[in-house]
Amino acid sequence: MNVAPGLFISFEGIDGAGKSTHIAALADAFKAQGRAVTLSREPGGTPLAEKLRTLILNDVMDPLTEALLIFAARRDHLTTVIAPALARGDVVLCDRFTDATFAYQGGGRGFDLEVLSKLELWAQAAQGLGRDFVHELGRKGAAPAIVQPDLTVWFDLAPEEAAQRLAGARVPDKFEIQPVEFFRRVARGYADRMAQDPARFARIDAARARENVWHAVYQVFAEKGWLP
Ligand SMILES: Nc1ncnc2c1ncn2[C@@H]1O[C@H](COP(=O)(O)OP(=O)(O)OP(=O)(O)O)[C@@H](O)[C@H]1O
Ligand SMILES: Cc1cn([C@H]2C[C@H](O)[C@@H](COP(=O)(O)O)O2)c(=O)[nH]c1=O
Repeated sequence: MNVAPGLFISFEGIDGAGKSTHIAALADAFKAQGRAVTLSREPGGTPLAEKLRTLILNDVMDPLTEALLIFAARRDHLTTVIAPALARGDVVLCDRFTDATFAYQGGGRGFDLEVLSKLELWAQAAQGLGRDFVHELGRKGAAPAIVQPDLTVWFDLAPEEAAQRLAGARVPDKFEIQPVEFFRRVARGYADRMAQDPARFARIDAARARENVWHAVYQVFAEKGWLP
């Protein structure tokens, strides 16, 4: 049995909010404590889910098709990467997870939140993820019916500033070309998700200089006793 239980941490925010900048540094900080780290992202994280990512980020499709592909990619990611890593006792650092679906598809696109909630129940059902994984979940308390991150770090940044940070940085995908108003709705989607489960979230004011954001992020992990 692993000494420390697995930790599942997701990072969220609108495009350009600064998540990726800090995830690699957190991975190093956990490794320095002797923890095994699994770094991943959504949509993606497995060969199948990365193929779906290419479709999701580039092809025009109706909102239900988009939601179904996102949750299909998530189930594959969960069964083949996340659950086995947590069962081994790894720290899983995931660039986006289901809150992004509620924020982008629910908030940004205005897709039916009840349908998303049903898909969440199906795709993230702990049942079927293996005995080792369920045992590992149980070490942290009563095993929940669905898998959710232990902590979600939300990088909150005004859409205008995020757009400025991304300007000219890379070829924009189908989401990144959306107008500022889309990202305002995405941000409201994140705020609504946080209001529904505040204990799971840490909101970071991402408008500050990089080192100040890093300090705030690190502080969250230190306060939980996960980093010194
Ligand atoms: N605090 C900061 N101040 C100014 N620029 C920043 C800050 N943090 C990150 N950046 C820059 O902003 C851009 C976007 O950062 P990053 O790629 O980390 O965002 P992201 O949230 O991962 O975006 P995406 O989800 O779209 O990949 C990068 O060019 C990065 O160097
Ligand atoms: C998980 C997830 C992601 N998206 C969107 C959000 C971003 O625009 C892209 C992913 O790009 P990144 O550079 O890796 O951040 O996909 C979404 O719309 N719904 C989701 O569930």
